[in-house]
Amino acid sequence: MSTEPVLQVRNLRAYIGTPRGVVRAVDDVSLDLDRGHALGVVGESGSGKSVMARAIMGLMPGRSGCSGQVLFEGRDLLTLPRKQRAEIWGKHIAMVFQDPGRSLNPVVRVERQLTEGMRKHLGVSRTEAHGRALDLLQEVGVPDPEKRLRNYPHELSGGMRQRVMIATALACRPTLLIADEPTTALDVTVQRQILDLLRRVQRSHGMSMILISHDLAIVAGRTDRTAVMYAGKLAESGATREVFDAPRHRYTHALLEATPTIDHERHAPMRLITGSLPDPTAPPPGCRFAARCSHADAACSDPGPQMVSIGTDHEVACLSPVQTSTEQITGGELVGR
Ligand SMILES: Nc1ncnc2c1ncn2[C@@H]1O[C@H](COP(=O)(O)OP(=O)(O)OP(=O)(O)O)[C@@H](O)[C@H]1O
Repeated sequence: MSTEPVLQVRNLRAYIGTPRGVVRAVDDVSLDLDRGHALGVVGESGSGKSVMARAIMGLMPGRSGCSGQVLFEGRDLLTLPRKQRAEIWGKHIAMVFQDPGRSLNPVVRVERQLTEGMRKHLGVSRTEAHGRALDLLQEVGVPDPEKRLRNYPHELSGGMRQRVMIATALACRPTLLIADEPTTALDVTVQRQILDLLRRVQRSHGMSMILISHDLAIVAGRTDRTAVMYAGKLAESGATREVFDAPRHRYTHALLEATPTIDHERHAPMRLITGSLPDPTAPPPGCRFAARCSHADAACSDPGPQMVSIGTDHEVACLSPVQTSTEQITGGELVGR
């Protein structure tokens, strides 16, 4: 099996034309996702996470412009002919949204929603598709699957609909699953069950996954790597444990301090990040977090930081990164600065 990352995003820009100007929703983002790995994408509301997911899927609205590369198994989804892209979306890349209403058709029974993709993309018979649909519902924890197959979406609870949506996304055994705030509409207990289910199936299917959330607690423990977005740019990325245990970007650090659900002595007491995201139609030059950062100086805006390696499997775009305890003791130099 190839060791090349399953997804390589290179200098991705997604700009959206609006009456008040061009929103630079995603601005020069590069990242890799390895085969069989889960990547968490976190950041405040409005930081560009969903637009990035939509740009990767080729689901951007008409007036927006995307540039850069989105290499899925080596093929650039931004330039691939429409027919080939459609084949990849249905079969190899699937998406789970916050709201099952966006991907489940209210007037179509669960069985047809689950089997349509399999029959179209995998060419399986009606009987085989029925058997697979039963297995899938069982796998995602839907009780009495034979009965549920005959239901319409509105006859199921919110949690069950979300499970059916996950089963539908898994139906063609995709290589990559993109889950955008998949549990926001659900109560906390069901949220946890669905998130744990996603991580379990991601591992058991050997699938790659992008899990998007504004809540760091959701991606902690359920992803291998984490990328932190701020105002359309990546602030930091690395192994999830490292990003959470030793955040280096001032924004990541502040986000962790503002996240009460992560039980971490070092980050207590909880503090709010004052200020707000910059205007996305006219972002400041250099570091976009500078106006809210107590460590910022003139160099942060002129020309500002690039993503640099700051340790094994850890990158940060900050000119004044949080020091690790070893650096504080030895006065250690940062790699790449
Ligand atoms: N269809 C659209 N038209 C105009 N602007 C948009 C559109 N979709 C997103 N934006 C803008 O793009 C920027 C990034 O939005 P995006 O939805 O990606 O943020 P997010 O990090 O996913 O936030 P949330 O967690 O609230 O979904 C924001 O400034 C948003 O207002």
